[in-house]
Amino acid sequence: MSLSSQTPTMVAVHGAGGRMGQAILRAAPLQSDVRISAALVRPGSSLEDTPISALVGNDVADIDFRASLDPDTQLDALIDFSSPHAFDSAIALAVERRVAFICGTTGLSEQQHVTLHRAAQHIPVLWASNFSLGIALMQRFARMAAQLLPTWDCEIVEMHHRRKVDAPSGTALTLGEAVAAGRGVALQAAAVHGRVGRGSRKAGEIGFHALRGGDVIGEHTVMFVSEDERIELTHRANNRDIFAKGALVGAQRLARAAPGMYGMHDLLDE
Ligand SMILES: NC(=O)C1=CN([C@@H]2O[C@H](COP(=O)(O)OP(=O)(O)OC[C@H]3O[C@@H](n4cnc5c(N)ncnc54)[C@H](OP(=O)(O)O)[C@@H]3O)[C@@H](O)[C@H]2O)C=CC1
Ligand SMILES: O=C(O)C1=N[C@H](C(=O)O)C[C@H](O)C1
Repeated sequence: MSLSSQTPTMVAVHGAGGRMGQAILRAAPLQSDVRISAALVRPGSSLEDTPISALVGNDVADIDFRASLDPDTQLDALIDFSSPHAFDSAIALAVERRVAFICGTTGLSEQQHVTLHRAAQHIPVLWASNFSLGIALMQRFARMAAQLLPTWDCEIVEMHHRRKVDAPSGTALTLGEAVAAGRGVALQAAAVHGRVGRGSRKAGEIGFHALRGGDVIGEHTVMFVSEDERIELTHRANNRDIFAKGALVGAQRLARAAPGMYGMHDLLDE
């Protein structure tokens, strides 16, 4: 996922004060050809009008957190890692400024996914539940295993930090989509969330289980289980830099792309 271009890509970060926002502000100076031109926080946030260096250290862009985008700010791409409540205004801003929208926010509604596709008629849009290289590859492995092992039971287990709001994780659902695609079924028809009160397991179910605790960054396991053996595909994120780097590469790649809906595969396939 490396890339070099002539002029730097100017990027605004929406949700800049959060865990992922801070990871992006820290990762940007290490990424060639990217500049952070705006760091957007919730209106009323205590971070508003304070220098980003005060929160994330000195080696970052010399700008302040802002609650709105200055019309004169140079911009090629907007990266959003915020919340479903803040998503609508973020995508509206990207459409208004006619810049690429790179979004990692999970827990979006069906209507918000429709909004992403509508926006893609006007601007380049990349939404991914997980910006790591490992999960992009794991999707392919999960799809292949599901195709090769159609009768094996599939359960997806994820664990995250105690502050995560949505469950199951966006990544677990994406992995479930990969399994469902491998089996040629609709995820909605096969998905079972938890087992309380459900009785014995039915053939073809794709089970989801969410664990929350401490500061776990993100762990996902897709299990394929037969009477005699079990295959487990596991991914563990050791830090948030892997997501931040993926999003920044996405911003670089999409900044000069045609309008349309893009995915992680567009970052992997050179
Ligand atoms: N796709 C991927 O690879 C990844 C996706 N995620 C997803 O990204 C999202 C954010 O995760 P994380 O950083 O851990 O969460 P945080 O809660 O740490 O950060 C979210 C930030 O968004 C801010 N925010 C809320 N409303 C607005 C607004 N109107 N304008 C600007 N900022 C706003 C919050 O501010 P305040 O606290 O003041 O309300 C907060 O700082 C989640 O949906 C998570 O699941 C996370 C990691 C990787
Ligand atoms: O909220 C998080 O932290 C994460 N969210 C994403 C998800 O919902 O899948 C990606 C990653 O696992 C971290």
